[in-house]
Amino acid sequence: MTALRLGTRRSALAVAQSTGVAERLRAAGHDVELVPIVTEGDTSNAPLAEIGGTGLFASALRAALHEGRIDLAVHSIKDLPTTPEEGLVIAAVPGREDPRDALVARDGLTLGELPTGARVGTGSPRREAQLNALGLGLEVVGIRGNVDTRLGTLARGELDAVVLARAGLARLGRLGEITESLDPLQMLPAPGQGALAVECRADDGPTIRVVGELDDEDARACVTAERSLLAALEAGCSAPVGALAEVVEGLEGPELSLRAFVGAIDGSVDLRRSVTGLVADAARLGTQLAHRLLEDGAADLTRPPSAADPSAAAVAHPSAPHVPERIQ
Ligand SMILES: NCc1[nH]cc(CCC(=O)O)c1CC(=O)O
Repeated sequence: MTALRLGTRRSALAVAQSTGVAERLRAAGHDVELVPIVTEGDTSNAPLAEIGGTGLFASALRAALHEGRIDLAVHSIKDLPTTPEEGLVIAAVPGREDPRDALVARDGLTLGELPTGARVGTGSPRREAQLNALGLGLEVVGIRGNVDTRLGTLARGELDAVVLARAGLARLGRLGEITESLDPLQMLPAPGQGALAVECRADDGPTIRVVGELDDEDARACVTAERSLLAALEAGCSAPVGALAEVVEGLEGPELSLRAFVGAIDGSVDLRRSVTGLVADAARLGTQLAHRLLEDGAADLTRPPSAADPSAAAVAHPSAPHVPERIQ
């Protein structure tokens, strides 16, 4: 059999992810060749929302798949839009890394030890909203770029701390720099964080079967729940939405527990809700939790004002003063 062509972006994180998947396929006896693909997300430092937002990293890989230049592509699921891509399938969601966010702070400090006014770097509205909701008086500073660039701002003394996905640091062998893995009670990760998607052409049965060997049932169920929540919220890519599903041992066997956060960037609204149910109902649980959040006001927080129905806007703020809310 000819080698499977695995398309990868050139960033250190993408190469680490792709290499990991290639190694697992080789260990199962398959021949795999890495094919470098350049995307606009890798070459521009403009804010993500400006250059196309979610899906930007995926689009060049997807074009290569559609054109038959490659047979499979590895994506960070959190960078994939929730709408399925016509003609392609996610043939595997491999075992997930620890999905938590991680703090890398100067002098080994934890979040609670950072002084008031400490400068914490993140480019993520979700992280910004949750940091602000903690009420620690931290100053959130927008940063972008790859993991190396973001850690560099700390090394150069421009910031006191940065928040990153633990999974990215794990894949780059930099877990040692973490000063605190953030508890999801404080910081819910992005839907899909820490999980990969291996995508193939829908009509390529042989590759789908080979890649399918890497699929992890629990990881797929958790990601399905988190992404169905995100889809049902109809949130834009820059919306402050966190979600984490876990398969836990319930009284009558395994259960899926799903927690979610929707908030205001400035921390003045902090909606947290959760649901548990059957693992087999993952998609439905996500939708159900999204509807509960929407009933409780999430639409105002996640949808860009232009998308809102103006007649709905009139009833969107029934009680005049903006009451800060904190629900655990
Ligand atoms: N937004 C970029 C991105 N996409 C995936 C990861 C890390 C790996 C993952 O979450 O699967 C990162 C870096 C980060 O958020 O710190």
